[in-house]
Amino acid sequence: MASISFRNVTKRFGDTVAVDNVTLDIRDNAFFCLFGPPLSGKSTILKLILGLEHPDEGEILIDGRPVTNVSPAKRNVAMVFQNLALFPHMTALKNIRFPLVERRIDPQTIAARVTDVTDKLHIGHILHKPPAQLSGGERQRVAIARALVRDPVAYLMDDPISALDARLREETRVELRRIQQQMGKTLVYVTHDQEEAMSVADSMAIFENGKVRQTGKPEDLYRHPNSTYVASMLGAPAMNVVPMGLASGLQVPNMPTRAESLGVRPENLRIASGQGATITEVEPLGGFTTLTVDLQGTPLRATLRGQPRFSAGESVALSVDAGRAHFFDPAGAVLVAQ
Ligand SMILES: Nc1ncnc2c1ncn2[C@@H]1O[C@H](COP(=O)(O)OP(=O)(O)OP(=O)(O)O)[C@@H](O)[C@H]1O
Repeated sequence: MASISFRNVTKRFGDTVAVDNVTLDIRDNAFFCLFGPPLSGKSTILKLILGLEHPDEGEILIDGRPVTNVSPAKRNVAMVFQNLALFPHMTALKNIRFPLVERRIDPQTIAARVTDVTDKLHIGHILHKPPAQLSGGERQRVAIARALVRDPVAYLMDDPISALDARLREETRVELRRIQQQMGKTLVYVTHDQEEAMSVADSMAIFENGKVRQTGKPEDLYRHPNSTYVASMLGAPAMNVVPMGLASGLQVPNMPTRAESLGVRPENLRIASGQGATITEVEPLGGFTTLTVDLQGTPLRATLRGQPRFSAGESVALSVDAGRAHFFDPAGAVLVAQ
């Protein structure tokens, strides 16, 4: 069990500031997602926790104790790397047993732990195969099993299921969530997939260029983004952000005078018969429908439940659900959410 904290941590590689003055608190037993675009510093954060990299400035604490001078082995954190790093000449079973054999754990304990973990991951039937004979999803599970079989203070996973197809990713993330809860361990999980982060995380940090832009529970970040950047990172389709010059077409009361732009989630954009905007596209997606609406040359997205009877070319009036407009200043920082 472990909480993990970063205190003003900076890590540079030459001229690149990979991690820029990051302060983070990951509580014990959390499923914590690091989320952001490529090269925003997420993997470097994991390597700093693991002890493979060292901060240039600041301090990292595990369970409240600084780990600057603690070797990776003594930190006792288990990692699943993006490239899985399975040993090709060993069977799945030997790969999974490896961290325990290396630590000279007694064979009975090894057998019990391997059975426990392989049952949880439903891979008991493939243990005799080497990695080359496994599917991508199976290899992924073997790599995850090899991390879970240890008894570390925390697990770190670097985009562990990005190589899987959409359905398998969805299944695996649900399982990971379940297993993390069963194990009762802190899991720090890197992803660049907002849906994955939103669905599994207790708490998350959103990164941009090595900086943490906002941390919190996914639903809080979704409802109360502190900036257009965070707003745009969560939700699909993304939040509509329109310049205030167009806001009068959305019938929003009490607009702050300092606002530069107004943000509306697609599910909070109301569409009714009337004038002011034109529907340009209708995408029926089964349970809901996505509409694209042209507001004076600016395309806005709206999601509606079911299959509403709107068609392309139709004139409509737009409005925003009461209390669901966001206002941003010229720098993109939130002013107030209504
Ligand atoms: N060992 C290294 N040497 C030099 N530069 C590095 C090294 N590791 C990371 N970087 C740089 O630090 C920055 C952050 O990289 P990092 O891998 O942490 O980002 P990331 O958000 O995990 O990206 P991805 O989602 O693509 O894995 C990048 O600009 C990267 O090129």
